[in-house]
Order: sequence, then C-alpha cells, then structure tokens
Amino acid sequence: MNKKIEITRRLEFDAGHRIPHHDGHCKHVHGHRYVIEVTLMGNVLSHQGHGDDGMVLDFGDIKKITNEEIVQKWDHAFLVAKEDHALVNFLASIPNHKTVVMDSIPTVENLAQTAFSTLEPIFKERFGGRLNLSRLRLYETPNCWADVHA
Ligand SMILES: Nc1nc2c(c(=O)[nH]1)N=C([C@H](O)[C@H](O)COP(=O)(O)OP(=O)(O)OP(=O)(O)O)CN2
Ligand SMILES: [Zn+2]
Repeated sequence: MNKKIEITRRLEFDAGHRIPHHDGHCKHVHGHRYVIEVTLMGNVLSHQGHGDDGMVLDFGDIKKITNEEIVQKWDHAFLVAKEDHALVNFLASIPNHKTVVMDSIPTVENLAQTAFSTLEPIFKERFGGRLNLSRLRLYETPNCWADVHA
C-alpha cells in the first residue's frame, strides 16, 4: 500500500507592502509577518538504507528551495506593485533599499500565486515529476490567508 501523501513545510518572513487603491487602512505603507506553507504530494519513498527512506521528500529540501526562491528574496523587502509609481520612485531613491517590484498589486492572493508559479516548476524539475506542489498557503496575518491549489 503506497498512497499519495501530502507533506507541508512552513516558513516565515517579514515584508512591507501597501494596496494602493484600497478603501481602508491597507493603502498605507505597512508590513506583515508572512507565513508560507508549501504542500507537496507524492508517494512515500522506499529507499532502504537511504536518508529519505519513508519520506515523500525531506522537509529540509522544501525549506532550502523555498528559502532560496522566495524567502530570501522577499524577507525584509518592500513588495511594491509596478503600477504604484510614487512608491516605486520613492523606494528607488533610497540607496541599497531591498525592493521587489511586482507585476501585480501585492495582495496575499497575488503574492501566493507568484510564489506558487515560481516554485511549481522547480519542484517538478528537481524531483523528476514524482512530486507535485499541491497547495501553497500564504498567511498575511494570523486571520487572513490565501490558498493556491494545483
Ligand atoms: N482579499 C484581500 N483583502 C485584503 C488584503 C488582501 O491581501 N487580500 N489585504 C489587506 C491588508 O493588507 C491587511 O493585510 C489585512 O488587514 P486586516 O483586514 O486589518 O487584517 P488583520 O488580521 O490585521 O485584521 P484584525 O481585524 O486586526 O484581525 C486588507 N484586505
Ligand atoms: Zn497588508
């Protein structure tokens, strides 16, 4: 019996953003402690004598890839929409500021979709298609999150 199993690794990062046309307080520059949960689906490996025996994938591999591709890029960065010209120009005027200019408004939905579409092909390519990114959850606050499903 070797059923497909989902495993999830959670990582956290801090970033600034604003939603420029928001009707409420989110139009102001502010930040969040984001939490990203990366869920992979696959079969449990039967690799007697290997470190990954009994695993879908070592949690350490999920951590390493998610860190390299998302967390290190977005942590302590300001995530700004390219259409938010005033803020893009202001951030560009600060020497060495860590700014990530996004194609879309940095809502939690859009950030989650960006993270999903960045990570999905990487997991597929590195693990020979035996795994798939089945869900990516991004929390913007403890009460607000978005899920992207494969
Ligand atoms: N669908 C979305 N709605 C909102 C988003 C979003 O990304 N997608 N973002 C915001 C704000 O940026 C903010 O992050 C959320 O603020 P708020 O609703 O105040 O959330 P809190 O958890 O801080 O609310 P509490 O009332 O303090 O629990 C707004 N909407
Ligand atoms: Zn916010």
